[in-house]
Amino acid sequence: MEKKVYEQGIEEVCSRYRTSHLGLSEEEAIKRLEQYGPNQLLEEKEESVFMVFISQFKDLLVLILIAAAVISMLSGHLESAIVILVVISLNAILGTVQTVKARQSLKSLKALSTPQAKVIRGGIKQEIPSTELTIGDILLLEAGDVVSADARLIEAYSLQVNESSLTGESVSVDKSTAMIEKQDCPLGDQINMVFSSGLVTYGRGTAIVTNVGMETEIGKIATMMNETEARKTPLQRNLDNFSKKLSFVIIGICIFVYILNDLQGATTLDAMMFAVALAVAAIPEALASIVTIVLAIGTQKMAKENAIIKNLNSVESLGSVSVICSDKTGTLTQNKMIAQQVYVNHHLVDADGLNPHQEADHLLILACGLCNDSTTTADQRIGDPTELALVDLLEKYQMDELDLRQEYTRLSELPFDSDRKMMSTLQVVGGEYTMFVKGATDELIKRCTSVLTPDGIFDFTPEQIEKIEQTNQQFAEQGLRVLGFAMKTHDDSALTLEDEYDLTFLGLISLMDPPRVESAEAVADCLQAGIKPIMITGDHKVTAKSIAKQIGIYQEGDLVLDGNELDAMSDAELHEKLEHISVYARVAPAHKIRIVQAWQELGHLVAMTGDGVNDAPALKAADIGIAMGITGTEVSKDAASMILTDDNFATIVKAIMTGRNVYANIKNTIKYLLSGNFSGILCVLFATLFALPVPFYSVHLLFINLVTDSLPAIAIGMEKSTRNLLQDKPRHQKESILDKDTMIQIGWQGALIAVFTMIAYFIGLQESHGLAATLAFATLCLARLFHGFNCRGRESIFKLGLFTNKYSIGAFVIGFGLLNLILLNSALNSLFMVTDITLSQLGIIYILGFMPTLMIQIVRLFKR
Ligand SMILES: Nc1ncnc2c1ncn2[C@@H]1O[C@H](COP(=O)(O)OP(=O)(O)OP(=O)(O)O)[C@@H](O)[C@H]1O
Ligand SMILES: [Ca+2]
Repeated sequence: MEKKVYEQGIEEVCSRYRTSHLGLSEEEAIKRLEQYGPNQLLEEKEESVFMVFISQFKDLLVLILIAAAVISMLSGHLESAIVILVVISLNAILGTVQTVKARQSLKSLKALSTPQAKVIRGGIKQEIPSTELTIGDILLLEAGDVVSADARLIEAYSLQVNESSLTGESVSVDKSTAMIEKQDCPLGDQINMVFSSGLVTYGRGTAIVTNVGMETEIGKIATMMNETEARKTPLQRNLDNFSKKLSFVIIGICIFVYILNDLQGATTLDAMMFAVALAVAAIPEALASIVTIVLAIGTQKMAKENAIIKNLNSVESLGSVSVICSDKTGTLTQNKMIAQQVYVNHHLVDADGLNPHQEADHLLILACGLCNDSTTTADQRIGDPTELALVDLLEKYQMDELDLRQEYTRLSELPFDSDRKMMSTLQVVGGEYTMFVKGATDELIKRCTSVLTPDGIFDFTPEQIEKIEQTNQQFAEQGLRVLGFAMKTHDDSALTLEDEYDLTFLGLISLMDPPRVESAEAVADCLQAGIKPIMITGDHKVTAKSIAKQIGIYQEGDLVLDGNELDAMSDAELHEKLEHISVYARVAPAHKIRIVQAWQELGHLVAMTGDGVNDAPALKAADIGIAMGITGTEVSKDAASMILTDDNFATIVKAIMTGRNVYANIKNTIKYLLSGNFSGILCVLFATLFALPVPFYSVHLLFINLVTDSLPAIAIGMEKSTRNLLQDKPRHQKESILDKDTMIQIGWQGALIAVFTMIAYFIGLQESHGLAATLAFATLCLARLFHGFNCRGRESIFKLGLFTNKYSIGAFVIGFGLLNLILLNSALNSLFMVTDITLSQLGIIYILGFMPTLMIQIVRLFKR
C-alpha cells in the first residue's frame, strides 16, 4: 500500500510531487494548473431564478392582491382582474431582477477580495491568487494567513495553525516537519501537514502543496458555504414587520369598509369593490424592492470609493457609527517607510552614512537583511513596509537581501508578534551561531545587558541606556518610528523564547512614515460629523502622539495612554476618562477589544480597523470591523465586515457619509411612498363615510402604486449627499426609521394630496361618476409625481436645486407622459377605466395636481 504523505520524509515528498525547494517553474505550474484545475471549492447550488420568482408570491401583501383580483373577477370586472394580475407579475419580475442583481453584486464584491497566497516558483518568492495554487507548489505561510490548500510542511518555526473548521478543535495545533510513522493517523494529529481552511495563528512555515480544490480534506466534507446569500438587514426586517402589521390593519379596515357599505345598502359586490380598492391603495407594494435596490446601489458606490462591504447590513449601520478606532501605520500614515537616521557606536549618522568596515556598523547592516522576511524583486515588493525599508537600506551599501540570506542561511527564528513586538533569527556569522534581534526599542532595551562598540563588547552603563532612550525619544518626537537592533552568540542551532535575553545592543534605526495627505481633512470631517476618531497603535507613545497631533486626532488636553497604563486602569476609571483618550500606544491586540467594549457600553456604535491575525476578535466585537485590503492578513479580512482596498482612513469616513446618505435616501423614499398611499386611503375612507361612489378603481391605484410611484421613489434613492450630512449627529442605532417627525410629515402631506384629489372628484361628480373617478385618479397620480420633488430632502426645492438630481426630472417626465397617454389614448381609456376628458378638464387636473407641492414648498420657504 502506498504510504501517506505524512509518513514520508521531506526528500520523498519532494520527489513524489516532482518539486524542490526552488518550487515549480512557471511553465510547469501553468501545465499543472490546467491538469488539476483551479484551487477552489465548488459553490453550493444557489436557488434558481424560477424559484426566486415563485418566492415573490409568498408575501402576504401579494396574497391580498391576488384575493382582490379574484373578487374583481367575481364581480364581473374582468379587465380589473387581468390588470391586477399583470401588475402583480410585473412586481414579481421586479423583485426577481432585484434579488438576482443583489446576488450578482455581492458575488462580484467577493471576487474583489479573493485571498492571495505566497509561493516560491522558479526560486522566486511571489504572491498569486490562491485559486492558482497547484500541486507541488512551495507554499509560504506566516501568521495571519489562511491555508488555501492541503500541504506537507518542510519548514516550521513556532508554527501554529487553527484547524477548527476542519476538526472542530478550537485550540491551535503546534506544527512540525517530522515524519509520522503511524498508519491511519487522524487529521488532527497529522502535525506535519497543513490543511485548506486552517488559520495560521503564529509563526512561519513552508510547505509542499499536495492537494487542491475539491480533493482537499475540506473539499471532501464541504462545498463552499453559500456566503453570497443576501441576509436581510435590520431595516429590511423592520420594514417586513411593518408591512405585516400594515396588512392586518388593512384587512381590518377593509372589513370595516365592507360592513359600512353593506349597511348603507350597497350590493355585496360593490361593497367588495370598495374594500378591494382600499386594499390596493394602502399596500406599498414597491417598498421592499426599492429599499433593497437603494442599499445595493449604496454598496456599489462604496466599492467604487474603495470600501468593500461584505453584507448589506453594514451599509445601514455605517450611518450610525459614532467612534472610529483606527490603526496608525498605513491607515493614517502612508506606510511608505524610509530609513532616516541611525544610532550606532553612540553616534547619530544618516542612513547612508554607516561605515561597513566598522564591526558594529557591519553587523547592523547584516541584521537589517537577515532578521527580515521581506523581499524586493524587479516587479514585486513583498512584505512588511517596516522591513522593506530595511531592505532598501541595504541597497545603499550595494547589498542584496537574497544574496545575504543565501550566504548566511537562516537556521532558526522566533517570528515577530505584536505582543512581544520583536523577532529573532539565527545564522552562522564569522564561524559562530549568531542571533540577531530587532524590535520596539523599549522592549528590546529591557533585554539587553551589554553594548557593542569599536573597542569590543561592554556591559551597559546607566549613562549609555539613558543616551539610547534619549535618542529614541528624540526620534519619536519627530513622529519617526524607531527599531532597535541587538545580537548574541549562541551555542546551538535552535532558538527558543528563553534566548531573547542577555542581548548585546547594536543600534537604532529611525524610519519616517509621514501622515497621508487626506488624513487631516478626514479627521476634521469626523469631528464635524460628531464622530470621535481614535488612534490605536502598536507604535511608541511619543511617535503616536506626534502623528496624532499633526492630523488633528490629538488635541490639547487629550490623554495619551499606553498598553501598560490601560492595564492598570479599572473599568470604572476607563469609563470616566474614555472620552478624553484620543491615542492608545504600544497596545496589544487584546487591548483593542477592551476599548471597543468600553465605548459600546457608553452606547456608541464603534468602527475598528485591524490588520493582524490577533485583531480578528476585536474586528468581530466592533459594530463595523474594518480590514486592510493591501496589508491586512487573510484572517482579519475574514473577520471584518468591510475591507478597505486602499487601506486609507479617509475611505472609512467617506463610507460612513455614504452610509448616512443611503439611510437618509431610504427614509425619504419611505416617506414618499407612505404619504402617497395615505392620501389614497383617506380618499377612499372619506367616500365610504359619506356614502359616495368609489373614487378610484383598483386599476387606477395599482397603476399609481406600481408604475408612476416607483419612478420618483427610485430617483429619491439616487439622491446625492450634500455637505449637510456632515452636520448631523450620528443617528441613534435604535431610532426607528418611522420616527415621529416622519409620521407627521406623512400625515399632513398625505392629507393635503387627498384634499385636492377630492376637489377634483367633486368637480367630476357634477357630471358623472365615471368622470369623477377619472379626475380623481389623474389628480392623485399627478400630485404624487410632483410630490417626488418634495421628498428629495427636507429643504425647499430651490435650496436642493431642481436639476441636481436628474433622475427625479426623468422620473417625473416619464410618469407624466404615461399619465397623459392613458388619459388621451382611447384604446388605453377603456383598459384603465377612464372616460374622455376635455382640454379644460385636463387643465383642472394639472392645476389641482400641482397645488399640494406648491403649498408644501411655500411652507418650507417660510419655515426658516
Ligand atoms: N517586522 C518587525 N520586526 C521587529 N519589530 C517590529 C516589526 N514590525 C513592527 N515592529 C515593532 O513592533 C512595534 C509594534 O508593531 P505593530 O505591528 O503591533 O504596530 P504598528 O504597525 O507599529 O502600528 P499600528 O498598530 O498602528 O499598525 C512597532 O512599533 C515596532 O517597533
Ligand atoms: Ca499593525
